[in-house]
Formats: sequence, C-alpha cells, structure tokens
Amino acid sequence: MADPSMPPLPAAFLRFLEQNQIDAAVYSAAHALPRYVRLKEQAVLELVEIEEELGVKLTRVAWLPGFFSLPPDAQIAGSCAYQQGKLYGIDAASGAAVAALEVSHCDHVLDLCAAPGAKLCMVAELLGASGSLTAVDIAQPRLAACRTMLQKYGLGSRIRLYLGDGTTFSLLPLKETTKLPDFHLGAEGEISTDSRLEVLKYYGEWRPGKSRKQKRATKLAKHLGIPVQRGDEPELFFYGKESGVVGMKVVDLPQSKCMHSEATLQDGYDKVLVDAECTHDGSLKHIIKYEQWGWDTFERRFLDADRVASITLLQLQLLTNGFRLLKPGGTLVYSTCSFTKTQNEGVVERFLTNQANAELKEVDPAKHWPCRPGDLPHTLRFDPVTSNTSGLFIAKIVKRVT
Ligand SMILES: C[S@@+](CC[C@H](N)C(=O)[O-])C[C@H]1O[C@@H](n2cnc3c(N)ncnc32)[C@H](O)[C@@H]1O
Repeated sequence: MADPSMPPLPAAFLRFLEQNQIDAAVYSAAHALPRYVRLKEQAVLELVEIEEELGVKLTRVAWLPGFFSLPPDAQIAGSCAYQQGKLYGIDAASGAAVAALEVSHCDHVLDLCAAPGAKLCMVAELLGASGSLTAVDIAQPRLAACRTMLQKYGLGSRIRLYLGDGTTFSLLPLKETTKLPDFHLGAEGEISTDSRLEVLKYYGEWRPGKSRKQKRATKLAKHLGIPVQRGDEPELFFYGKESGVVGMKVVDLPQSKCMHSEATLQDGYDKVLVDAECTHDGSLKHIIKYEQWGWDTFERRFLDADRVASITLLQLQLLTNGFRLLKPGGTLVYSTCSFTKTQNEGVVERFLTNQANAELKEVDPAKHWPCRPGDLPHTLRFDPVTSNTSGLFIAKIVKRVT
C-alpha cells in the first residue's frame, strides 16, 4: 500500500525506474523503515541505560550481531550515548556488506570508497587490536567527516586514511609490527626533539605541504571556478598510532611499497571493500533527503544518461583496482546502494569476463539474512520490502590461488 506521507516521485525518476525495471512500490515503505544503530561491544552491556536515555526501545537485530533497530522517528544525535560514541547509525544492509567480508583478527583490510565511514567504523571494530586498515576516498570534505567519525568513536588507531583515487590507488598494507619512534614524546604527545619535520608524530593527521606556486595556482583556479586538479599521488589525511606510519620519515611516505613496484601478490590485502559510488536510488535515506533538497539536484547528479554510463565505468575501474590489490585467497566485497542491474550484476559480469582468477562465492552467514538472491550466483539484494532495510547489492569475490 502506498505510504501517504511519501510525496509522489517526479517523472524523471519514475522514467529512470521504468528503464531499469525497478518497481516504484519499493519506495512506499521509505518513511516507515526503522533506523538502525550499531552499539560498540562495551555499550551493549549498558543497553537498559541507553534505552532509558533515548526513551525508546532498541530491538536487537537477530540476524546481525551488535545491531539494533529503533522507530523511524527516534532522535539519537542529542543523547549522551551518541555523543560519547557508544553507538553509531548504520543501516543493517550496510552492516551485512561488512559482515560478508568476514573480517578476522590480523587481517589487512582496504576500504576503497570509505567516506563518510559507517562501514569503515564497523571494520575497525571487527579488527580490534590487530591487523591494519587502509581507507581511501576522493572527496576531501567527506573524508574529513570520516576522520571525525573515527575520532569520535575511538576507532582510528590502526587506520591510514588517504585522499586519493581508488581506481589508481597502489599502496600496500604496512604489515610490519609498529615500532615506536625513537624519540621522546612531550605531555601532549608532541615530539620533543628537532625530528618534528622529519618523522611523523605520534597520533594525528598529516597534510603534505604545498609550494607557494601550487598554492597560488589553486587560489586562482578556485577564483575562476575551474575544478582544481589533484596530483596522482594519494595524500595521507589521517593516521592512527598503530597504523605503521608512526616513526616513518615523511620523505619515505610516498615510497612505501606500491603494487606496481617490487611487491609480490602476497603483499596484497586480505580483504577489500569496494562500496562503490552509484546513483543512490536504493538509499531510502538519500531519496527522502531529495524531497527536501529538490529533485532537480538528484536528476542533475544521477539521472543524466552520460552520468549513469560514467558511473558504471568508474565502478568497474574501482572493482578492478580493488581486486588487483587483493592477495591470492583474499576476499573482496563489491556493494552499491543502487537497485539497477547495470551498476550491480552488470558491473560484476563485465569484471568477471576479464579476470580468470576471480570467483563469485557464497556469503556464508547470508543463509540467515532477510534478503533475496541477485541475478548472478551467490549475489544478494536487500530492499525495504524483503529486508526492512535500505537497498543494497552485495557480491563476494575471491581471488583464486593459482
Ligand atoms: C557509497 S559512498 C561510500 C559509503 C561508505 N562506504 C560508508 O559506508 O560510509 C561512495 C564513496 O565513493 C567515493 N568515490 C567516488 N569516486 C571515487 C574514486 N574514484 N576513488 C575513491 N573514492 C571515490 C565518494 O566520494 C563516496 O564517498
């Protein structure tokens, strides 16, 4: 039955749905979908107090550990539990994408489209005090939001966060045990010797310096409204104290082992998440927001035919590069919040025709998940009607050991 609180969808969007054989009825549940949160392990023990503070019941999601659902209109942002980082908002379907990676302790994990970072936070939690986490995103403001999330939830200690292009990113995990730097730290964690300029300090962020000429060119480009070209090198945006970066010389940073240099395949990541940029048509949260932001923005950003074609190419490139950085025997999860086949099964199919050592695999825990199969073997689809979640496509791909 249509949701009376959902205004009619605009004609261009309805056309898009028709072209992609998506049933518009799936949007009728948008306003009634529950909110989902993930409680950090310690916070689960404080469930009763948190419920009292929020004034709502948190219902455990039986099929996904650590997840709870709340009524759609529940407000959490003002609560102490939220502000103290005990819980964070993440849709259960997004949680399923992370769960499909089956992160184990000691894994070296790459998140190639990481911002704003809900899935990244969950990966960081699952890793705990082992392994490493490398995250990349091309959008600086979104990456800043990601850093804020990691800091707020105290989950950034093993992370290297890069501003860069996931289609060309080449840095491998730093697998060596972190050696504490050979210098004394001041009370605030600052380096108390002259090595400040040479060695990355204990905990925090690093921004590469720009030459005066570069700064002038950037300022002029901004003034003229010309998009600023970034260099090809990824920029380290934030790093944690156990990320392997501490104590490295700044000059050595760009040279840390790259896939295209002397590295072997074994140096690759154990797990790679490619939660690719997409048209967002399955993200009910986004769709509701466009009711306020204006549908013309949505049309301009996502529904233009050229834009859709370029997005599928970007998705294929992200998937291909993520797979290149995966070690043999490793697992990659490709996900999007689009309902379209072209951005999901279509991209995966094109990818598989070029990759003899890639294999679609069953997501073991999915036997108990409220989702339906996609059009390729072992792929999964979440949607509001079947799953009571936002829309998500998930494919698990393993790199064969040859
Ligand atoms: C679906 S969102 C990722 C959501 C994120 N995984 C999370 O759970 O919060 C897709 C992201 O891809 C980023 N992106 C787009 N093109 C990219 C590229 N070429 N390389 C890396 N990231 C890219 C966008 O900036 C956006 O943040």
